[in-house]
Amino acid sequence: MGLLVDGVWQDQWYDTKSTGGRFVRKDSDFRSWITADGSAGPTGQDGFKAEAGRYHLYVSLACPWAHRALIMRKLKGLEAMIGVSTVHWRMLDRGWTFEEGPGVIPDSINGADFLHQVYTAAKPDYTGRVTVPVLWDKASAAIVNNESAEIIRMLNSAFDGIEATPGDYYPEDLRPEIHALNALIYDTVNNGVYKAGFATTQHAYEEAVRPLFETLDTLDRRLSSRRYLCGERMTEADIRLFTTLVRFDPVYVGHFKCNLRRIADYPHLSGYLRDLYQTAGIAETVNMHHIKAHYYESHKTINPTGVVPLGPVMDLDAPHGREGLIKEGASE
Ligand SMILES: N[C@@H](CCC(=O)N[C@@H](CS)C(=O)NCC(=O)O)C(=O)O
Repeated sequence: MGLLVDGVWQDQWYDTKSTGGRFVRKDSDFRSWITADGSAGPTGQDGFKAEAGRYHLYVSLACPWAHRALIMRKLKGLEAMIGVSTVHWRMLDRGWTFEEGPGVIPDSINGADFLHQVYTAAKPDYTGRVTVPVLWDKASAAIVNNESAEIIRMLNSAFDGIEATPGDYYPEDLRPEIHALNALIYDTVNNGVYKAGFATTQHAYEEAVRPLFETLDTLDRRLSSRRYLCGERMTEADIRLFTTLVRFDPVYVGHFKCNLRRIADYPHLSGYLRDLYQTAGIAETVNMHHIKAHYYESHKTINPTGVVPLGPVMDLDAPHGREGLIKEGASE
């Protein structure tokens, strides 16, 4: 674990001393957009035109943020248009690497051994964290964007005019609801598990865990009458929640101490997790080996031995029984 300072790699764990033991996530740095016509998007100065074969995604199969991008790429049928490189699951003093291993796809674009070399290829004096996902533009040798929330939104629609699979996961009429869900779920669940796991004081830990389970309780009730978070249509809010839920019982319960309840204990959230997992294309994006081995082998401050637990036994292919919930629920 480390970061780049003026383009030079430095090995450093997250600093929580100055924030009362709290893990505070930094904003992503590259914030431009791919758009249908190449006009600038909502953030960043440059617009990048949607073209088949022009872009490349750097991901980790372990990472819930990168996983969002992989799912959207799959659902929108963009595999042939946007290539992928997959880092090794173990992230230690050199950060993400392309060391050989099952499921690792080397960097065919920049020939990097370490992901930080991709960042310095785009910006030689870059200062900041070296995170996945990274959306790379081969035409200008630039990083378009390294913020998953924005990457999935551009993949949702930018390629629609050049034969992406139809499907809108950010429909206009549901946007206010999607924004509200995203805000709550990002803070208390997606990032909440990290705040709990990386906390270095009891107070900071409890401050993250309580709201996390309050939100899960609320979502479980909500999903008792709705197939998806916004009703009968799957949206980006579901994709964003899914990548945390699928890691919850195998990793966050034990490794991050998010153990008041398991997803398996929630009647509706557990069925919802299986329903999303069984949605065409999604299971292929889930690699449990990368997921478990990454967290347990990489975070030596939390798990110094690097021993990876064998359990839990999970059957994500078991029937979910949610087909009947096709009409929007009347109330929570
Ligand atoms: N806000 C970013 C967060 C990405 C992120 O933090 N990715 C993690 C992996 S799960 C990472 O690469 N961490 C490396 C580091 O922080 O040095 C996003 O959603 O894209």
